[in-house]
Amino acid sequence: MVLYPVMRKLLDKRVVLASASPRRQEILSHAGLRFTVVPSKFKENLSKASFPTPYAYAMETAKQKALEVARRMHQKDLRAPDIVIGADTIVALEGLILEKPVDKTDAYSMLSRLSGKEHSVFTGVAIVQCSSQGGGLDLDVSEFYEETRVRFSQLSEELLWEYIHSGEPLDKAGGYGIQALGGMLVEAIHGDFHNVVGFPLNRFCKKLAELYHPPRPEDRPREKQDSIPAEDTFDGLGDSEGAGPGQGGARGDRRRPRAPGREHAKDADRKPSVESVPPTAVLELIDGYKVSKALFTACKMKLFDLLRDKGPLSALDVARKIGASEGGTGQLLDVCAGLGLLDKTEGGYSNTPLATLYLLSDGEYSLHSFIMTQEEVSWPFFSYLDFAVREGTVQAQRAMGTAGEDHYQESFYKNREKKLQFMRAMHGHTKVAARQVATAFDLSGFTSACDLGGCTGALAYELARQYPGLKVTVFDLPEVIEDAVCFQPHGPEAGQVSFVPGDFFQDTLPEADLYILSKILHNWPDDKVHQLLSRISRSCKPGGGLLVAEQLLDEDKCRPLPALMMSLNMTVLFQARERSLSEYRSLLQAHGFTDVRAVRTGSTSDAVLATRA
Ligand SMILES: Cc1cn([C@H]2C[C@H](O)[C@@H](COP(=O)(O)OP(=O)(O)OP(=O)(O)O)O2)c(=O)[nH]c1=O
Repeated sequence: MVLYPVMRKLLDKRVVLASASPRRQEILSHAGLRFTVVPSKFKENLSKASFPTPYAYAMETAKQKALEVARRMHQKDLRAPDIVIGADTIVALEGLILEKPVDKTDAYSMLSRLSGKEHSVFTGVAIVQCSSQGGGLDLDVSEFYEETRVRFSQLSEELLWEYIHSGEPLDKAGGYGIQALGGMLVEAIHGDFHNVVGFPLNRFCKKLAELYHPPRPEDRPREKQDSIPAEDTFDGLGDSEGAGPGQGGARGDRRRPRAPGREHAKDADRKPSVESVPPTAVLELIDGYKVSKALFTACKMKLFDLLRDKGPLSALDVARKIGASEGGTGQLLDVCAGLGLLDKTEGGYSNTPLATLYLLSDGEYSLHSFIMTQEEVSWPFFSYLDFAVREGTVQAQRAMGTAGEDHYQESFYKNREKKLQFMRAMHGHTKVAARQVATAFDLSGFTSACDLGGCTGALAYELARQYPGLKVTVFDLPEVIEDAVCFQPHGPEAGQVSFVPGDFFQDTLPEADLYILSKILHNWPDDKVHQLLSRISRSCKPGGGLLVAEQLLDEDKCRPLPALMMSLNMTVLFQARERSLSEYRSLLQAHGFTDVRAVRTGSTSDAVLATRA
């Protein structure tokens, strides 16, 4: 009701929607807005790395879409519309920006990343008010964004491919459409539904109210056309209608695209302010260690096991059962609920599916022991990150009170319980990605494989499940092999897997068509990596394969965030690191492997396959 007068104010204005999205057209026409559609020709290729946040990128793209249309229409008619609306929708997950998939493989990679997780959908919107005076064009840009949190169910491969083959993902950010078949993938949504579909109607109406009933309209600065755009944001727009440099537009202005906020287009030279660059992202970073510690503590106290067995429970019940304070326990449980790990109802706290799948100490895909190793090992090492950075050395002495190359193994193999905890940690971390790694390539041409440092056989069993004709040897240290039996599954795949004790730096490697290095290369400094690859290269017959399972860094080494963090972890613990595909390519080529290919799984391991020349 309140908003209708605002819409009515636009009835006598020439409104243009700079978007080809049928969803945006539908949302706005249902809201009673009258407008013309002029799809933008702006190429959506701004450098994502140059933006501090995903929504900053979406807002800038929205703005450039709208500005391109405003300028093009002004050039063509010498009369720009009164208002041009641009929008851009992106999906953001763990620091990664997902736009429309380029093909079905890309859609698969996006959807499998989103599976079982919560992500954000951001739509950036730009409202450009135009006025043409004496042949010139004044542009006044207002921008905003809206965030909606969407949680996906765990998606089976079958459902995923069936959905991809429906054709729906291809023209949609993140590869899904919540308004149609994609709605079936969504477990929960927090925020404006329309925002996910491409246009945050509610915020848009509020913004219009703000613009058309402004407290001090005379305060709004206006800008002349020649201050934007930055030339490199208009690359390739040189068609006859284009408003590129030298066409009365930017006049050779070579500024980089600006890191945006909710600024006026004129503000290119203005210093960032808390309004244009809000501190949210920094505040979230500050809290990162508290979030990790809350998770570690809940796991250490086995709260998720307790709630599985006895839940739902009140804070008081939990506190009594674990012998802790009621106040502290209540706070921790509430934080876990806030993090999406627990559901809180009148009946008490209970596990969410996320906690059930990954945080129970004995679940099939349990990350509980992995989390405990983060608490017990990575946490103390990261406390000395500044020393590690300054000195460029492993801080084992400070963090663990032990020096020497083998500090990690020493700490885990010193007693059986610690060793089993470490093996469970590796097992869980490998298992959550095992199927994606095993199926990343068609490995059915191989008849024998050897997983070097294959620990509990988590990947070996999955390979055996996927390829019934494959025999897999797990080669690992004798102290690991002696307890690997604890992890043997009950299915027929157990018969395809055997265990051989040995040290891959010293002993003869078992013969195999395919060698596997899963989470091994990131453990060792470069000289050891070369030593190991050279030994494998000598054992591998021509035409044989090498499958490397590690988290791949992007070529600019700034993403994805989990790979980046794992890389830092490896540096701090071992003076080792994660690598990009081109780094793996040169490493493997240097040891006689060719045809190096990669598949990003979006999970704890990506897959790289190479062939021995
Ligand atoms: C996540 C999601 C996105 N989408 C759509 C909205 C947008 O149309 C599209 C994201 O791509 P955009 O680049 O934002 O928009 P577009 O290319 O469709 O149109 P234009 O650039 O001309 O404005 O994804 C859905 O329809 N449903 C969804 O659930």
